[in-house]
Amino acid sequence: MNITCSSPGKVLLAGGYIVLDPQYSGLVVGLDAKGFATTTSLKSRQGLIYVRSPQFIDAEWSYKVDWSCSPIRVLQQDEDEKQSPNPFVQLALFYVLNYFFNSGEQPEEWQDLSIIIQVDNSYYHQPKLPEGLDSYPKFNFLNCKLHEVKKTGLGSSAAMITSFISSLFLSLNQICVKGPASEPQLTSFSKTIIHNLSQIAHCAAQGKVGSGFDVGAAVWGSCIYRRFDPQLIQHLLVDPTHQLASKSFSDDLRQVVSEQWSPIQPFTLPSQYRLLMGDVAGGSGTPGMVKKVQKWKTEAREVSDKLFDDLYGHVSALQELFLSATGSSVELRYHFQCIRKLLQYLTAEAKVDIEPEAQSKVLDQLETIEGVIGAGVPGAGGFDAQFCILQNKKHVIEKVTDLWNSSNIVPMQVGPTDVGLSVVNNF
Ligand SMILES: Nc1ncnc2c1ncn2[C@@H]1O[C@H](COP(=O)(O)OP(=O)(O)OP(=O)(O)O)[C@@H](O)[C@H]1O
Ligand SMILES: C[C@@](O)(CCOP(=O)(O)O)CC(=O)O
Repeated sequence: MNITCSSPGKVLLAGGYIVLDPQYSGLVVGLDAKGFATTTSLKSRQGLIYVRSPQFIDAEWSYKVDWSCSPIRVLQQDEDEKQSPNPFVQLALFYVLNYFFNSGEQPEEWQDLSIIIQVDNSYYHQPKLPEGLDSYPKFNFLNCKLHEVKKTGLGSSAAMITSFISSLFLSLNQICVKGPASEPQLTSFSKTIIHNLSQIAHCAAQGKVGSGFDVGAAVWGSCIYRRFDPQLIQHLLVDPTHQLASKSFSDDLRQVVSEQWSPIQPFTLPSQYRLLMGDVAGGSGTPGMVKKVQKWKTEAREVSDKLFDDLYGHVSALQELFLSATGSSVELRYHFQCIRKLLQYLTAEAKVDIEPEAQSKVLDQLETIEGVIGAGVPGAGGFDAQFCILQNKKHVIEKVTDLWNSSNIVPMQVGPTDVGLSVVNNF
């Protein structure tokens, strides 16, 4: 058996920071830069799982399943001590195995597994193109270790963990469900379970519960995303280095992940518009920025509540216009501009570089280009990227990319996709 799944990347066009509060939602666009995972069953039955990321040096991990513990344990095998731990992979295995199996003995249907992770080139800053090549090979080998790669902020861990969990989930489904092997398929129910397992594994691996919009995009693609209640999963977040002892863990896990946690509304970016992403390559520290904004929010409750409500007024107006696909470019422009002004105000009040001056300078010029609908810093903002929504016309696209090139901003080879988590046939 051999099953490949793919997940899109993400850009939070509007709703950064407020989307951390479930009373607000964010406007998320799924991107056609994808993460892929392929699970293959092996003939051996030693309770072993081998994971590889061939784009990187030393990116191989082996695990041994300890069925006797409750919850079941996934132990990294590390004879030559060359493998640095990968909590995102290890916890993905932990949660999916504890969803499918109860502790005790190795299931008679168990087959050892090999899982390969591959991620599109757009997620990583690529080295200089070798002479004679006009494009990189797919899943270009980066000749560095995983932790050394420079990322472009498209949500690689969310796309990786979601495609990984989905490929593993569908494979175990096939192994466990007796009878003739059926074509793996993602039903609405299985997507919900995979989404929830991916959110829990991602939060446990990150050691924090963000809004989860990146995993939301990895499953649903472009959507109006509303955060789930973090209290739902707190008791299920485990530390991979500490063995939890709980007889009811698997039952608790199955019960929590079998529910729809929050309303998610998929949408399609109207075809008359184009989304362009510019790589500023400055990087930004999202967790630190979030902490500073949340500190300001507690210290300036009245001002911040009004600011967040005003922001959400424009974000939800944009959501309605995109959902109904009826919005005029004048209305869209107005709301995008208001969101920028409010983010500039938040930048000044919270003293966090959400829209730094260097970014504002270019964004202001973008907004003067005939045909540009909206521009801004996505997600937490900072120095790593810009987005631009524009009319899907060649001369407008050229004007935007010319301005970015002249401002040392690299137009990214990435665009919106409506397709979320998928099974990839003939990969
Ligand atoms: N291709 C991969 N193969 C295996 N593990 C990966 C891969 N990409 C990410 N991970 C795991 O996820 C962890 C966090 O990854 P990363 O820092 O790229 O997340 P991120 O915040 O989603 O990045 P970005 O949004 O900038 O793409 C890594 O340290 C690694 O453990
Ligand atoms: C600031 C925040 O709202 C968005 C972060 O987006 P990004 O990681 O900068 O793409 C944090 C979150 O939603 O988890």
